[in-house]
Amino acid sequence: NSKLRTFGFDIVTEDEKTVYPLATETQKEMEEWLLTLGKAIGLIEEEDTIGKLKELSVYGKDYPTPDGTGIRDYIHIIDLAKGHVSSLNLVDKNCGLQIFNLGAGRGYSVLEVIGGMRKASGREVAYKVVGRREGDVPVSYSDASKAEREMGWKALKDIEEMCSDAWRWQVKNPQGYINKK
Ligand SMILES: O=c1ccn([C@@H]2O[C@H](COP(=O)(O)OP(=O)(O)O[C@H]3O[C@H](CO)[C@@H](O)[C@H](O)[C@H]3O)[C@@H](O)[C@H]2O)c(=O)[nH]1
Repeated sequence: NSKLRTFGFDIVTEDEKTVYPLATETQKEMEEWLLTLGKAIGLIEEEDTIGKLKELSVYGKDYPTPDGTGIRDYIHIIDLAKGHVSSLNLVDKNCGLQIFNLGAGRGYSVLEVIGGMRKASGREVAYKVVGRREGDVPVSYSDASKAEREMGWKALKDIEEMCSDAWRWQVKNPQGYINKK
């Protein structure tokens, strides 16, 4: 899709056997991807992220949502991993091509996530409301009922646990994924 691939390129493995297409809709998104990718493969040094940012930018508080900020379907990484295991069990039963949404099935606003992180860290989370980010939709959450019906999978962990586990991981790994001595 040429529209989707406005900003895109292919990542080819060393043996040139596998090609991963990487595409985004905006240049900003592409820059974020490249930064993440660069850090993951060790090309770019991961910075100590705790305490570096003066404040978080909240992208818009004038959306048609209860507190005016964007709503997204956040999911705990453990729930997501279990969802993948459930899907592999289904593959073992020769289920053919199946598509499942793996999500909490509900949304949390940006301010709810900030509140969750404040509670988890015991610190104030400084933020400033700025303009809307181009391309953002007000609300996005999944209908994961098919996964529950057909794989018996359901996201169990709430925002409190997502934030406390994310915070603990961040404190233990201030350099991100790269394990420096
Ligand atoms: O510094 C920030 C970062 C994000 N947000 C808001 O937080 C929410 C979540 O943002 P983000 O984590 O960027 O997720 P999405 O907007 O849901 O987009 C991600 O998830 C989509 C669905 O998987 C993908 O299409 C996108 O590429 C990917 O960036 C949105 O309301 C943003 O406006 C802020 O207010 N400040």
